[in-house]
Amino acid sequence: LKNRNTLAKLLAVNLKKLNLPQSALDAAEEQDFDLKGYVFEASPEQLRPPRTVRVGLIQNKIVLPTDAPVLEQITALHKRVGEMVEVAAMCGVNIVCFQEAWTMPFAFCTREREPWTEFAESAEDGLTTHFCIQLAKKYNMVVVSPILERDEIHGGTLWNTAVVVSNNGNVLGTSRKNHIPRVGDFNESTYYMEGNTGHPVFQTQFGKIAVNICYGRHHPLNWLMYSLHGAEIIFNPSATVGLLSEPMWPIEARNAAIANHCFTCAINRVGTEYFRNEFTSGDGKKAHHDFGHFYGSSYVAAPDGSRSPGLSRTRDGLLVTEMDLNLNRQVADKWNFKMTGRYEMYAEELKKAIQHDFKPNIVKE
Ligand SMILES: NC(=O)NCCC(=O)O
Repeated sequence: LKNRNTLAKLLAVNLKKLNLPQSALDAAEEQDFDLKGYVFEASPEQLRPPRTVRVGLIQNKIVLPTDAPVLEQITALHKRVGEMVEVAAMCGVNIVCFQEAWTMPFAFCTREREPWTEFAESAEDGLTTHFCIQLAKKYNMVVVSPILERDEIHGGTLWNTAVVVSNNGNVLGTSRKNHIPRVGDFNESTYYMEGNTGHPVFQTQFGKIAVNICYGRHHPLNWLMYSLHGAEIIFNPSATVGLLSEPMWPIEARNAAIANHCFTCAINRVGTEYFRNEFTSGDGKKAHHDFGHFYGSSYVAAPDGSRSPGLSRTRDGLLVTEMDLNLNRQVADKWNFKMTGRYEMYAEELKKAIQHDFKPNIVKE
C-alpha cells in the first residue's frame, strides 16, 4: 500500500479533489475553459490551527489576432481573464496569479519594437493595474499580475514585472524578472534587462508569496533566494513552448517545492500566436511566423513532492488548489534542508568563483 501511495504521488494522481460549486463548473463550461480543483492536506498540529489558503492559477490563449489594435487586444484579455477571476471567486480563491505578460501576445520573438512596446504599462498606475485593483477589491482576492512594465521614473525603461495587488486593492509591490532568456525564439533581451528588485516576498493576509518569472525557474538559486526571504508560495508565471521546454516543465517547479520546503505554482499560456512579419533567431531555422505551441499544463507542487495534475495542453483553464501552509514547516522539520543547507560554505565558495583570478579546486595526480 505504501508503495502504491508513493507511486500515486509521483504520478500526481492521489490528491483529493476539491468540491467546487456547481455554479462555477457551469460557468466554466459555458465560457469554454477547464476548471479543476485539488486539496493539499497537512497533518493536524496541537499548537497551530491549519493555515488553509485557496490559490487560483489562470492559463489562457490570446483573444484577438496579434495585428488587432493594441487597446482592443488588452481590453479583450481583461474581459476574458476577468470572467475567469469571477469563477475563481465563486470557488473561494484567496490569491490568483495570471500567466507571464498576460495582457499581450508573447511578441518578443519578433524583435520588433512597434507595436509591442505599446503594451507596456505603469506597474503602479496603468490600465491593467487599475483593472486588477478593481478585481482585488470586488472579490477580496490578492491578484498577481505579470505585465510588460514601463518605468517612467527611469526614462521609460521596460521591465518584465509581476505586480502584486493586495486583497484590499493596494499595490503591495513589484517583482521584476531576474533572468532573461537568450534561447531559441525567446529574444527578450532585445526589450528589457535583468530585473533589479531582488527577491521580494509579499506578506499578504493569506500567506507570504513571491514571484519567480518564467526563465527564472531554471535557476535553483533564484528559487532559493525567495525561499530564504520567507516565501511560502512561489508563483512561476511563464510563457514557454513545447519543443523547447516541455520535458523540463513537470520537474523544475516541483523540484523547487521540494528543495525549498514551500509550494510552487507553475503557469504557462496556451495556443499558437501568429505574427504578421516573419522572424529568425540566428539558429539556422527558416524565417517563421510563430513561436510554436504554448503547452499550458499549469500545476501546483507541494514541499512533500506531491503535485496536482496539470491543466490542459490546449485549453484555457483555471486551477484551484486548497493548500494548508502548515505543510511547509512539517516537511522542513522532517527533511531539514534549511538547517543542513551549508549556506556559509557556498557563500564563501561562490564569492571566490566569481573572481577573475578564480582557481578551480581540481585535484590532480
Ligand atoms: N518566457 C520565458 O522566459 N521563456 C523562456 C523559455 C523557457 O524558460 O522555457
